[in-house]
Amino acid sequence: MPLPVATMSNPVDKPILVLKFGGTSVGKFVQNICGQIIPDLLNTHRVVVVCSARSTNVKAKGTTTRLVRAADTVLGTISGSHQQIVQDILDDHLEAIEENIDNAAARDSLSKSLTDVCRRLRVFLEAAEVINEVSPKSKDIIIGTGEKLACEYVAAILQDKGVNSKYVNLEKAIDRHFDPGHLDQTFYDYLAQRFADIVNECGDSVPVVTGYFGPCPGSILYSIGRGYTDLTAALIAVGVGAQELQVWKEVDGIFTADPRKVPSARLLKIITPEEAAELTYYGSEVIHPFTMEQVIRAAIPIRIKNVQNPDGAGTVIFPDLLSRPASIVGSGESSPALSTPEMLLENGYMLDLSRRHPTAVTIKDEITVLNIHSNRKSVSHGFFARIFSILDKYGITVDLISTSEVHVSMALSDSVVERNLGPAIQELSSLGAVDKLQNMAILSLVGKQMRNMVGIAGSMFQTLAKSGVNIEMISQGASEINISCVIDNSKAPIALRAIHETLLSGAKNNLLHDPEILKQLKHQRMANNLHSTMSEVSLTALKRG
Ligand SMILES: Nc1ncnc2c1ncn2[C@@H]1O[C@H](COP(=O)(O)OP(=O)(O)O)[C@@H](O)[C@H]1O
Ligand SMILES: N[C@@H](CC(=O)OP(=O)(O)O)C(=O)O
Repeated sequence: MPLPVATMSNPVDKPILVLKFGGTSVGKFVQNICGQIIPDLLNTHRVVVVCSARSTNVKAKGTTTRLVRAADTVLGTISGSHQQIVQDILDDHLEAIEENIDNAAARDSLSKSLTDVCRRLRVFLEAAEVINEVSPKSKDIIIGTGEKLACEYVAAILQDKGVNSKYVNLEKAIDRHFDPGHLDQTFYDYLAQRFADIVNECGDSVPVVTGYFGPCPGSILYSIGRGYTDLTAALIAVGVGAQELQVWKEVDGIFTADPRKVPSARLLKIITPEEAAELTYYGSEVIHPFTMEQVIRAAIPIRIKNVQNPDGAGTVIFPDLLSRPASIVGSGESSPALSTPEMLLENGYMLDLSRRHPTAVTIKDEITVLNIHSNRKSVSHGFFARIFSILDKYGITVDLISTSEVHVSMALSDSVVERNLGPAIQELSSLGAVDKLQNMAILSLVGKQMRNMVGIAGSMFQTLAKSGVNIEMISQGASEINISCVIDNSKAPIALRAIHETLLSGAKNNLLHDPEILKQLKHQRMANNLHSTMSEVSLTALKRG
């Protein structure tokens, strides 16, 4: 049987959309992606597809997580066989190929190719075992296999459905040396240009690009972290000057709370990049926080969409140009009229993008709290300096901190490896008494210019008190868009629902019904009209003159 013939190609003269598909979407909804979403968009746009490694259930059980485990078994830090893990990953992909590709020759060729990718990974893992070493670079290479398998698979399914497509592997994209200690904007600008050059070579085929972009200086896993595919897609969007970056997921967009935990959560039509980043940092992993800065610099909107509901408008993370210095706004061609004054007001934003009510609430589980009570053998500034140098030594990052002169409370996330925490606590004990509380959660209320919402902290803590939720630690101030507190993990669901019910109910968020604000809008419009009329008058006068 001959290989499938493509009848649909990527138009070269249409506006560009960069489409990023998350691991669970590729794992569960590849038919929607390749049979409906991409072919439909090709009627109106040139598309670039970026995929993450497959997850057939949840991300925590997906290919990348399994590859991280394979790397850990090499050093014996966890039990298990890396050879078995790779075999399981391959079996999953082979099964998916059988299910999703009609053409027998295409199935056969792809199965052989993916088997070979896994064979090479096995050899790599065996070699790492012999030398008993998995460097950060080796770990990058191991996890990168997930995106290679997923993208070759998606490109083949598209081709099977008659879409001219090309698998693009970015693992060797970086061809210059960068100092790992200084991954600044120059590095990201370079990547955007490199990725665009590679993608542009695809001509009228749809590029299916690996979200993994090779061993990046300082390691992709440690410098950028899980979820790096969003950043790759963002950089491609910047490099090719996309009209929009669409991040396709299993949810309709960003909600006022995780819709799996709070069924009454509302879909947000628009959200500022800062709020979206804050939600991600504090448990609502909708989009990688580094993504925002890159696309927003180029004035490209990000739209979160649902693979199961392609007609839904999703959530737009709009280029918050009003509050940014003009110097960082680039040349990307943004979608028209994303943030009209009416749209801002309707969604709870004032015209200067401040808010009167919070935007969303989020929970970060599996938190450990360390309380350190100084033994007063050093003055306060020395005390803090010693704490942070010990944390740095053991690679421990702090999610939240609250201090007095002789007391520090810190919330640490589950990314802190248990084996590092023990020795770190031992060293911290030389500074004073240390106690450790486990099974805690961080609850964060997020909203632009939250600091200015009078009484909001009071309402938040009163609501928690009424629901019988004890507060272990409070933090506000450092970030103007977040009030956070630490509570017991077991109380997280009650707390989340109570806060949502009290502080995020829909009606009061729509400022279009507020007569005072409408009056302000009218005045502003009149002033703008006057201003543009005056400009026209002076322009005409200038032309005449
Ligand atoms: N505020 C929120 N809005 C939307 N989704 C949220 C929010 N907080 C947490 N989530 C969760 O984030 C997940 C993101 O979507 P998913 O498609 O599973 O991710 P991925 O693209 O990484 O595979 C969803 O499972 C959803 O339950
Ligand atoms: N596969 C990687 C990168 C990624 O972006 O994942 P996702 O798009 O599924 O969040 C990870 O699991 O971290």
